[in-house]
Amino acid sequence: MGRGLKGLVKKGLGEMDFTAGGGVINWFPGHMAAATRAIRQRLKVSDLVIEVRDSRIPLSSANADLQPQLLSKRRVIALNKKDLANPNIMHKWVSYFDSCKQDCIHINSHSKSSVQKLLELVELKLKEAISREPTLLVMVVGVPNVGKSALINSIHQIALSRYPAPDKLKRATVGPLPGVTQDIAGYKIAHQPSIYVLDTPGVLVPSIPDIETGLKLALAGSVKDSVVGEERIAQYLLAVLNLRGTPLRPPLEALEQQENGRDPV
Ligand SMILES: Nc1nc2c(ncn2[C@@H]2O[C@H](COP(=O)(O)OP(=O)(O)OP(=O)(O)O)[C@@H](O)[C@H]2O)c(=O)[nH]1
Repeated sequence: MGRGLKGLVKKGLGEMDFTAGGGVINWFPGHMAAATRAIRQRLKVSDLVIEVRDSRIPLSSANADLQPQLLSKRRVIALNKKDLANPNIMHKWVSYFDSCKQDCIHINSHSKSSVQKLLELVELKLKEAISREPTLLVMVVGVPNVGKSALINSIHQIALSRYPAPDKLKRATVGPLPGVTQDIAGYKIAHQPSIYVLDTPGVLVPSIPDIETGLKLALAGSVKDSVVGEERIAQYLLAVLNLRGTPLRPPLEALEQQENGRDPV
């Protein structure tokens, strides 16, 4: 985000007295604490993590609390919803993650070919482990609404097309795993060795670090609008659109063309 927008947001939102504690949003639905604990346990036994983030907000859609643990794992960051992201900016994020020595790939979870490319990267990263281990676990993690279920569904479709019936794998249960009491549901995407992809619920951090991150997460649908406030979201969105010069209505010329019975060009 440009400096201008940062200033605008600060000016506009700084006066809003967002929280007494300096802008930190303290918000955490109870079920997420339990889910986060379960994810931490499962991360210990996973061989690779696909961390799904939103292509439009690749930093704000990271779960900061899980980052230390994720950093110590084989990880691929899947920047999802690339069809909604600005194509002129996407390559900059790839360069950014490259400079952090972090594998990342932009995907559209609804596109099988896009998800296929992600799986190729996953299998490449697992290459060394593949020769040693009989079973490998790949976990999909991410904040709410980034598209984990959509991704898992596409993975399932790809898995089904890889296996001839009746070896097609339905939703499989893997476990119990050490230290994990619940079974883990997942899909098998390969055998010899068996590779299972495991789904997890979307979890966020107990405290969203600042108002702007909260606003971005709300706009991306990862937190409820009411957490940050509808009015603030509208103001922020308008500030972003104004600053970028995004037209809120079609240019006059296009309207005139439509009136004359022609498609706007
Ligand atoms: N345009 C677009 N929409 C997507 C994509 N992936 C997911 N979606 C949509 O985003 C919304 C949320 O997707 P889900 O797969 O339910 O997200 P989730 O991460 O599983 O959400 P939680 O279960 O809340 O953690 C749905 O409306 C999906 O159709 C994508 O690549 N592009």
